[in-house]
Order: sequence, then structure tokens, then C-alpha cells
Amino acid sequence: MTVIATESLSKRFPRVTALDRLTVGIEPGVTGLVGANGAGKSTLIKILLGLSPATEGTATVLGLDVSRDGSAIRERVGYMPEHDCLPPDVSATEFVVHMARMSGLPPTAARERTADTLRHVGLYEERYRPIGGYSTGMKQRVKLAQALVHDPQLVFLDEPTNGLDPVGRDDMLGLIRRIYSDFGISVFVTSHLLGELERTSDHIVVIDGGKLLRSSSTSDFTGATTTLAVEVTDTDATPDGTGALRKALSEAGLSLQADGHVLYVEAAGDQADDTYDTVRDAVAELGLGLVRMEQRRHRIAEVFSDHDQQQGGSDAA
Ligand SMILES: Nc1ncnc2c1ncn2[C@@H]1O[C@H](COP(=O)(O)OP(=O)(O)OP(=O)(O)O)[C@@H](O)[C@H]1O
Repeated sequence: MTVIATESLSKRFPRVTALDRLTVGIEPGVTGLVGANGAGKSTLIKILLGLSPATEGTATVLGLDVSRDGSAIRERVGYMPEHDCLPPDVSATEFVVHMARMSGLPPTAARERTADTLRHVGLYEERYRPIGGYSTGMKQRVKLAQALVHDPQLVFLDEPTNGLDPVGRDDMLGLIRRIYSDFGISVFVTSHLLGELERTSDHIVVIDGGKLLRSSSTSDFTGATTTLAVEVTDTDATPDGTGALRKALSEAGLSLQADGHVLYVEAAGDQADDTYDTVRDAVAELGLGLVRMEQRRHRIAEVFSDHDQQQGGSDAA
């Protein structure tokens, strides 16, 4: 089943086109929407929630039409907004129970679901303290809890790692991953940071200036290359282990490049197994320690820079 589908979706403000004929289909799972500030991410979420009308085109969420069925969509979907929107004087429990009641849960179910959800996001101990005294990370967790409390089929998370330190970011990304793996709730999460979506999402949609740049599975983005990354330790006998290995592999006829302590060795086609053996034997012969030998993977940032270069090339032509 397609969770989200848009067809030539556009949103024009008087001075700016926030979405420009966006056509995309999203399946169940964790999907990352990546784009720079102003790319149109929040605008898309607001249209998908039925909160803001599109200028042109159509969109469905869980098979429901955004232009007609906004309230039915919002019953089935959770939303974690980007900006701080929490009342400072109430506790996490009071706030999340209130949001659960607003979503139509009866009082007892609202209390039970609130306790479960706050436990899931790691706020159980602090749940009776006023939100005003919470750290940014705790506030983000309250926003996540209120998006999950009514047991939606899908959640929209708008920049959930905003303002978090590296540890808080990792924790939040782990929580997001578990929303789908533990509860089967599909996730549509936005970020301007490529690396975090690469780790968290099954599928990635990239937009820029409201236009679709690419939509594909994360493994397609980061697909393994035919290059082998090799890193070795130095020894007393061979103080420049990388240099010695580089020389030995060149002499063995392999094509390679060095980047700091990492050697990138071409291992394409039928010769790939032989290349692995040659590297292994050379490392053993030099008496070096092998830190890693693995297929190098693309990083999403490289896919972007390739794309930029292609764009630049065609513009110039
Ligand atoms: N209500 C509005 N009126 C006029 N322009 C708007 C409005 N909302 C958004 N825009 C413009 O539409 C473009 C896309 O904004 P949007 O908030 O969707 O981007 P975003 O990708 O979510 O970025 P950010 O992460 O900075 O929020 C921006 O140029 C923004 O200034």
C-alpha cells in the first residue's frame, strides 16, 4: 500500500514557489525527506495534513484525499512540528493526556497510552515536572510523544533532531527507527542533515527549491562501489605501513589511490576475489595489522555532489 502519493503538487506563495510539480510515492517504512532550509519540507507536510491547500495537483495520505479528508487524515496521522510549541506551565503527562483526549481517546485510555508513550520516549521519570524546566532534548521527546499517543498509522516528524547535541541526536534517531520496527507505524521524517537520514531511513526523497531531485531506497543512494577501502597499522619494522602497502600493491599491478591512512583499491569484475587475496597477502608479508578491508560505500553527500556536477555540466552546455 502506498502511504503517501502526490501528483504534480505545487504550492505558490505570492513571492515564492514552495513546491513545484512534485510527484512522489511513498511506501510503508521510514522515509527521510531531505532538503536545505526553504526547500519546501514543512510546506509539503502541512499540505499532506490537510492544513494548507495546494495551488495545483493532488495528494493522498493513507489513501485519503488531502483536499477533502483533512480531519480523517489527522485522526490517523501523528505530527511533530518543527518549532517549540509546548506550554511551559503544565507537565508532560498533562499535556500528552490533553493531546490524546483531543484525538478522541476516552479518559482512561488517554492516561494509559500517555504513560506508555512517555516511557517509550524515555521521559517516564520526569513526567510530572513542568515542561518549562525541560532541556531541548526532553522537549523534543514530549513533541514526539504527543505525535504517537493516539496510535497513528503514520507520523510526520519535522526536523526532530533540531537543536540537539550529538548524543541527543543519536538517541532521537534510535527512537525514530523503533517507531517503525517496534510498532509498525510508518515515519516521514525531515532533515537538512544528510547523514542522519542515511542511518535512519529505508527510503530517501530529496527536494530542492520545491522540486523533486531524487526518490529512491537508501541502499540505492549509498550502494556499494567496486572500490575496496584498506587501512593498516604501522609497526616498528615498517613505520609507514600505508606507504609500504601502497608500494607493494602497485608493484602487484593493482590500481589504487591513497587518502590519508586509507588506501582505495579498485576491485572490479572477475578479478575482485584475486584483489582481496593480493591485499591480504601483501599485508601479511609486510607484517602489518589490518584495521579494515571493506567495500567502500557511497555516502549521500557524494551522490549530491555528483548530481550537482551533472547539473552544472548540463547548465553550462
Ligand atoms: N505562509 C507562507 N507565506 C509565504 N511564503 C512562505 C510561507 N510558508 C513558507 N513560505 C516559503 O516557502 C518556501 C519553503 O518553505 P518551507 O518552510 O516549506 O521550507 P523547509 O524546507 O521546511 O525549510 P525550513 O527547514 O527552513 O523550515 C520558503 O521560501 C518559505 O519562505
